[in-house]
Amino acid sequence: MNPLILDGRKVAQTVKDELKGQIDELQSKGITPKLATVLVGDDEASKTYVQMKANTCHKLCMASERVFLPEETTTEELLDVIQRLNEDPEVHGILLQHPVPSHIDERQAFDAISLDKDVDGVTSHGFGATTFQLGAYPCCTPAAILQVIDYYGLDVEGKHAVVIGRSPILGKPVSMMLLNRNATVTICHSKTENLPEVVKQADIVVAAVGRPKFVKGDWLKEGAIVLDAGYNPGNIGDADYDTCYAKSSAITPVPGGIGPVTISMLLKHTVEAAQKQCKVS
Ligand SMILES: Nc1nc2c(c(=O)[nH]1)N[C@@H](CN(C=O)c1ccc(C(=O)N[C@@H](CCC(=O)O)C(=O)O)cc1)CN2
Repeated sequence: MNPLILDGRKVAQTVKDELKGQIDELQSKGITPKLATVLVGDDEASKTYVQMKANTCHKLCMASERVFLPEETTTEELLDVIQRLNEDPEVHGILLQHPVPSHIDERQAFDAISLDKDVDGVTSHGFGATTFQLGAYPCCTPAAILQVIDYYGLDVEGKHAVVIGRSPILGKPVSMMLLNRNATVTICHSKTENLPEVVKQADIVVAAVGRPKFVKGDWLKEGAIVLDAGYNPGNIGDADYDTCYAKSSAITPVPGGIGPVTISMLLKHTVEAAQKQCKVS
């Protein structure tokens, strides 16, 4: 039987439709939820992603501020920009686009974002609070994966989820979030031995490795669910779609899967941040 195609554009639209009423309510009180994005350097894909975020804000009548900093920006200069945004009462959410140039201390920069404006869930504090379910905003791609799971009513409890990748904004947080949903979670990475054999045991595979078409269909157990969080150049996912399609019971495409939901979750968190900061429930 053909797998269920998990349509991220449809899920994203549902999230955005739900936001409209909340944005209208804020605006009736003179508040426009505002997201600030910070991009350091000239990476073309990153430019596209911050543009997509600004466009989506615009479509939802939210405000956005885009800060572009040159490649040679120092960590200290970036920290000053983040501090300015932390102190700006009109900015409700801050997103520092990953990756930053290698001479910048990305962890220090992420951690400079104040927790109440960390709508991208990238601070160490946010990660800890997400892990312990203390109400922080989770990272947006992991939140998108959970949103797709919930939209389609996929069963997670007691299932074996194999997460391939351990990055701070994807593999690690999604593993904690699946664990919090009572999945049995295995985290795989570049040093994992016999990766195809580990993946073979998975009911749910999260491909978050950053390598195009890395996960092959013959690694999968028949009927596994494939959630592809890859965003490689050319809009190619981390799963080899055609071979995984043939083995899975449900699969996210790239494009049109987790990516669009990621942006809608960012805006959802920004609206929630505006509600909290302005004390509007
Ligand atoms: N600070 C962050 N940096 C990065 C994140 C993040 O969540 N926070 N994620 C990725 C890139 N990313 C958002 O920043 C992102 C990538 C891809 C998509 C997306 O919707 N892709 C589309 C295809 C692209 C297109 O339509 O042109 C899709 O999959 O359908 C959204 C967000 C790295 N950095």
